[in-house]
Amino acid sequence: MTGYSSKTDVATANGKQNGSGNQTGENGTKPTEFTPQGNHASSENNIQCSLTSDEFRAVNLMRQDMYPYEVIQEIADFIVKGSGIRPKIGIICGSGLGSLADIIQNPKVFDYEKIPNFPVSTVEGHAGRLVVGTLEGANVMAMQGRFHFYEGYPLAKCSMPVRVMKLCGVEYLFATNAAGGINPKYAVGDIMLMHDHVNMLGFAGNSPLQGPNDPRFGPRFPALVNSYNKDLINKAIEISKTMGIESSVHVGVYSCLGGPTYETIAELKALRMMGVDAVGMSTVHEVITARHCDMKVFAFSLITNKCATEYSDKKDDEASHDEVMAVAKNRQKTCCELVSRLVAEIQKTA
Ligand SMILES: O=P(O)(O)O[C@H]1O[C@H](CO)[C@@H](O)[C@H]1O
Ligand SMILES: Nc1nc2[nH]cnc2c(=O)[nH]1
Repeated sequence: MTGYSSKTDVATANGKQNGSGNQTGENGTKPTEFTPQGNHASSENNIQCSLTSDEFRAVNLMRQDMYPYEVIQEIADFIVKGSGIRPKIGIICGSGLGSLADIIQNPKVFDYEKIPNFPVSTVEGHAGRLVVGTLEGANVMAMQGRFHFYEGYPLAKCSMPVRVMKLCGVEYLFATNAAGGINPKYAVGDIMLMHDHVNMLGFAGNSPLQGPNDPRFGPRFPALVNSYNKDLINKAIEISKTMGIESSVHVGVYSCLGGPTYETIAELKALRMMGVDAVGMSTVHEVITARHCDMKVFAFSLITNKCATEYSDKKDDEASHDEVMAVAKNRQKTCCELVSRLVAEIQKTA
């Protein structure tokens, strides 16, 4: 996809929206006609506007942030009918943690492209498949690939699949992610059980719940204290002891930034001062959406890199997605075991 669609976008891209240059039109921009097929070029402004009508529709679809209840219900029906399963537990696989879905038995796999009204995954390490089946005797569905704000999706769209899970029958959300460790006690490969979050995108006025509220999902003003289920955290701690990994398992606070850039040292210092232990670019909006519709939430971060909070010339301080993926691959067995055992615990008490 190339180019952009509106005259406002054109002006912004040329840095001329404030009246410099030869402009006309009500907002000080030179109206530029959109031609759906082929390239439109204005030599005067050196504008290239090359969206085909299919691309134009694709951009609009990507930006779509309203999913009426009935549309979510249709997607849920498609999955429940197609799999013959009503899942109780929903799992979101973090970057490089797609193998959490590979341990599902009798899997029925849906490529995101084949699910009506579903977005597509665009990030390496997020395969873009929904896997429905059983794990430790429990009916589960897992997203092998989540949607991030930086991909261009509005937050409501990023977390729309959580509502799909809800209408499929899911009661428990397991959200996993790869994250940078800010707490100096955390080492690469450690696991942080999330017990709270700092919603930086929320601080900036963005929320997956923005817009009209549908009370069939939940209340207009949901409370978020106790969002992370204490019982599940305690169970996970007990499980980590039986696995012999308790020294590398922590309980901490996660923060989601918009990405796709990793943080500056000054930002990391600020986050640490705010009590943040690990930072990523996901999960928080999914948790908000899940709590809004009263799902029980368990979430953990795999610490894939250590975040520097002091200036240095060390190249090691620079995070990279390759490193994130490599660490996730190394630790996927441990993460799978933790998830399986926690599912087994839930199933025991069902
Ligand atoms: O949060 P998940 O999807 O695990 O992925 C994390 O890793 C990617 C950056 O390496 C970002 O997408 C960040 O959010
Ligand atoms: N924002 C952010 N996301 C990550 N995902 C994995 N590591 C990181 C990190 O250091 N920062």
